[in-house]
Amino acid sequence: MSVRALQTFSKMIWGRYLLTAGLQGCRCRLSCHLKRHYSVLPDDVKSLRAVVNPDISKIRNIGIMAHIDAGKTTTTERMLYYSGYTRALGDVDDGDTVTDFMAQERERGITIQSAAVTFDWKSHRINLIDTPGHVDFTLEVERALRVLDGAVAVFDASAGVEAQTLTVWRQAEKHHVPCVCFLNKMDKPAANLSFSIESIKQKLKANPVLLQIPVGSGKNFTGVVDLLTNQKLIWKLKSMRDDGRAFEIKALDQSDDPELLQVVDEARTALIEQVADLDDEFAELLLTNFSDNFDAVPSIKLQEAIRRVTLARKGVPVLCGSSLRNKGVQPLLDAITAYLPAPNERHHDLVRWYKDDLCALAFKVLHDKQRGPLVFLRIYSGTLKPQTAIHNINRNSTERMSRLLVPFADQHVEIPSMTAGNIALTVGLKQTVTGDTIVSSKASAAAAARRAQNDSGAKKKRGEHADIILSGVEVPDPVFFCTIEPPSMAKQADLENALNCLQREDPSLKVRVDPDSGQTILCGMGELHIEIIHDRIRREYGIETHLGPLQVAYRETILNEVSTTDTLDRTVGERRHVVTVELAVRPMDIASVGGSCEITFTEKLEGQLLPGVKEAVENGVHSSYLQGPLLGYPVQGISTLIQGVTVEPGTSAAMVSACVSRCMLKALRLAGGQVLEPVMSLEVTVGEEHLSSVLGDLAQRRGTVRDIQSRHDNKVLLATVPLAEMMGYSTVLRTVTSGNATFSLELDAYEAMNLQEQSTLLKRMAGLL
Ligand SMILES: Nc1nc2c(ncn2[C@@H]2O[C@H](COP(=O)(O)OP(=O)(O)OP(=O)(O)O)[C@@H](O)[C@H]2O)c(=O)[nH]1
Repeated sequence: MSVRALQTFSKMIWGRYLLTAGLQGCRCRLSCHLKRHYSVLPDDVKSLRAVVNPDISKIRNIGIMAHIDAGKTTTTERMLYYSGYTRALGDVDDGDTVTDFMAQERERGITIQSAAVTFDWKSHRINLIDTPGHVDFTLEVERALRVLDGAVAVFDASAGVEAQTLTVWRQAEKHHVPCVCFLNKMDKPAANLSFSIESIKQKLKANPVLLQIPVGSGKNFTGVVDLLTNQKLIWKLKSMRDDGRAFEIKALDQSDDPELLQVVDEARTALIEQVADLDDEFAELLLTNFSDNFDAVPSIKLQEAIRRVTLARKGVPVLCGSSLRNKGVQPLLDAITAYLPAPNERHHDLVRWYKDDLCALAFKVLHDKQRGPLVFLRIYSGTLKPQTAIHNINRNSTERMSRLLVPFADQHVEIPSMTAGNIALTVGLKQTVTGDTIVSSKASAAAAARRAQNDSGAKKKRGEHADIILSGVEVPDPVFFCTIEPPSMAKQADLENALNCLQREDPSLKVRVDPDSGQTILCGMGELHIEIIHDRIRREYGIETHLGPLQVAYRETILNEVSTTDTLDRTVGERRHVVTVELAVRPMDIASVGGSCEITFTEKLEGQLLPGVKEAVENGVHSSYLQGPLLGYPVQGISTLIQGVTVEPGTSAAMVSACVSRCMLKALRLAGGQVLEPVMSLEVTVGEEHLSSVLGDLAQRRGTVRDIQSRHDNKVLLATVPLAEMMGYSTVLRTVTSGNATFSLELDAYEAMNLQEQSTLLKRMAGLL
C-alpha cells in the first residue's frame, strides 16, 4: 500500500484525529495494525472524542509489572481487546502484539520499552504502561512506577514470586504504589493457588487479600468464584479460537460441587475477617450489623473496605486467571477500576504548590525519525495545550510543543488539550529529556516556589527550587561496556547522532570517548541491553557498527591510610602559580558506604580558605576519584581529609585543582590499590536432573551457592557470581540443561577481588597474558 493510499485510508477511518507516529517510516507496521486491529473503529474514535479529558476520579494510571515471561504482554493484549480498542487478539508467540511494538520485541518475544497505552473500561480511562520484565531494563520499570498511581503484579501461578518480581515489588514499595496481584497461567498443570499466596506472603512480605477461588485446575480451569458476590464466572470456550469475551455469571447454589462450596465458604469468611482486621470502619460495620451473619455483608461495603485497605497498602487484592486461555481478564479490569487509586487520591505536594497551573513530569522520550523527540508527560496539575510555550525548570528553558497526542502503543490520537491526572505524548519538545519538570511559565515556577517556601516556614531560605521540581529516577551505573565503531569514518557523525538520540530515550545507556584511544565506548546494564542498542542502531539508523568485546566495569579502592604532600610551581606566560597541598586518604568500609567517597577539611582550614579555593580543591579531589591508580576505573570507599592548602597570590583555580589531583594520585598509589568487581545475585530455576550440571558449571565461574529451594518439580538455585564470569551464560545454561532452565541476574554489590584474580586481571589488562 502506498503512503498516500494509507493516509487516505487512515483519514477515512479515524477522521482528522488519527495520527501515526512516523507514518512514512512505519508503513508496513501500520498497515499490519490496520488490518489486524483497526478494521472498524468509529465507536472507539467517538468515545475518545467525547471523553478526551475524563473526570479525574475515573482515571487510573496503571503499570503492569512482573518477572520475565509471567504474561504481562499477553494480559495487556487481552485488556485492550476486551476494552474494544483492538479488534483481534495479539499473540506474543506469533509476534503481533500492540504493546511490544519495537521490531526486536516482536522477534524476541520480550518487552523492552515501556509502551504507554490508553483505553477505556466501564466509563473509566485507563492509562497503562507495559513494563519490561528483564533485569537489564529495570530502569524502565522504575521510571514508569514514578509516574503511576497503581500497579498490577502479574505472576506465573506455577512459579509464585520470582526474582524479578521481588525487585520490581521493592521498587513499587519505594514509590508507595498500591498494587493488585494477578495469578496468571492457572491453566498450567503445575499452577498452585496456595503456594502462590504463600510466596507473596513470604517473599514479598505482603498481605494478600484473596478475592477469587479458581474453578477447576490445569486444563480444566474454567473460571473463578468471586468471593465478594458469591458468583461463579465461567468461560465456556468452544474452541482454542474462542476469544473469551462472553462468560457466564451465575450465583453459587446447592447444585454446585460440595467441595467447591466449602472452599468458597471458608475463603469468604476468611476474607471478611481479614478485611475487618485491616480496616476499622469495616470492623465496626461488621460488629454492629453482621456479627452473626457474614453472608448478609453487602458486597459493595466489602469492596469499599478492600479499596481503603489497598490504597493504604495494608493489603493486596489477589485475582486469578489465564490470559492466554482468555479467562479472568475482565474481572481484573474491574479490580483495577475498583481498587486502584485515581490520580487525586495520591498525595503530591506539587499539586498544592502549582494549584491550577500546569505541572508535568517528562518520564520517557522516544525518538521518531519524522517527528523528532516524542516526550511522554504525566500531568500533575493544570492543563496542557499544544501550540503554547512551556517552561522546563531543570533546563531553565522555554520551548513550544506542536502537538498533543494520546499514546496508543505506536499509534497516536491527536487531542486539543489534556488535564491533570492524565498521561500525554507531546511532539516538538526538543530540549526536554527524561526526568525534567515542565510548567506553564517561569512565573508559575516562581509562584510555586514561594508557596512551597511559605509552607515549610522560615527554615527553607535556600534550595526552594528543589521542592518545585519533581524528583526524577536514579539512574544506576552501567556494569558492562564495549567499544563501538562505525563501518567507516564517513558514518561517524551519523553514529554520534544515533547515540545521542538513544541516550535521550534511555538514560541507563552511557556513551563516552576514551581519552587515550579516541574510541567511542558504549556502557550498559547488561549483555542484552548492549545487544539491543547495537540492533537498534542497525535497524533504526541503518548503521552497521562493530562492537568490541564486552568488558566489565570494575571499580577500585585503597587498602591503607596514607598522608602526603605536593607542591606545584609553574609559570604560564607572565604568571607564576604556586600551590602546596597536604592531604590524607583512608579506606572506608565498602559494605556500609556503597559506591560513595567523601571529602572533608580540617576545622582550621574550613575557616581559612579563600572563596573559590575550596571549590577548586574539591574539583581536584573529585577528578581523581574518576580514575583509580591501578586500571583507571572510578574509585569508591575512600575518605579524603584536606589538611593544608597554601596558595600564592595570582595562582589560578585550575592550578589548585591540578595540584590537588596530582597529590591525590600520589596518595592513592602509595595507599595500595584493590580492584572491586561487580558481583551478581543469580537465580536459576532448573529441573532436578540438570541441577548437578548447573552447579558444576557455577563452581568454575567462582560462584557461591546461597540456597537451593524446591519448587514443584524444579530446583531454584540462589547464588552470587562475579559478573566477569557470566559472559554468554544464557547459551551455556541452555546447553547444559537442554533448554530446561531459566535464570535472572541482578547486581548484588561491588566486592574486593582476591589477590590472585586481581594479579591475573592486571596482567591481562597490561597485555601480558
Ligand atoms: N499456559 C499459559 N501460558 C501463558 C499464559 N499467559 C502467557 N503465556 C505464555 O507465556 C509466555 C510469555 O508471555 P508474555 O505475555 O510475553 O510475557 P511477558 O511477561 O510480557 O514477558 P516479557 O515481556 O518478556 O517480560 C508466552 O509464551 C505466552 O504465550 C497463560 O495464561 N497460560
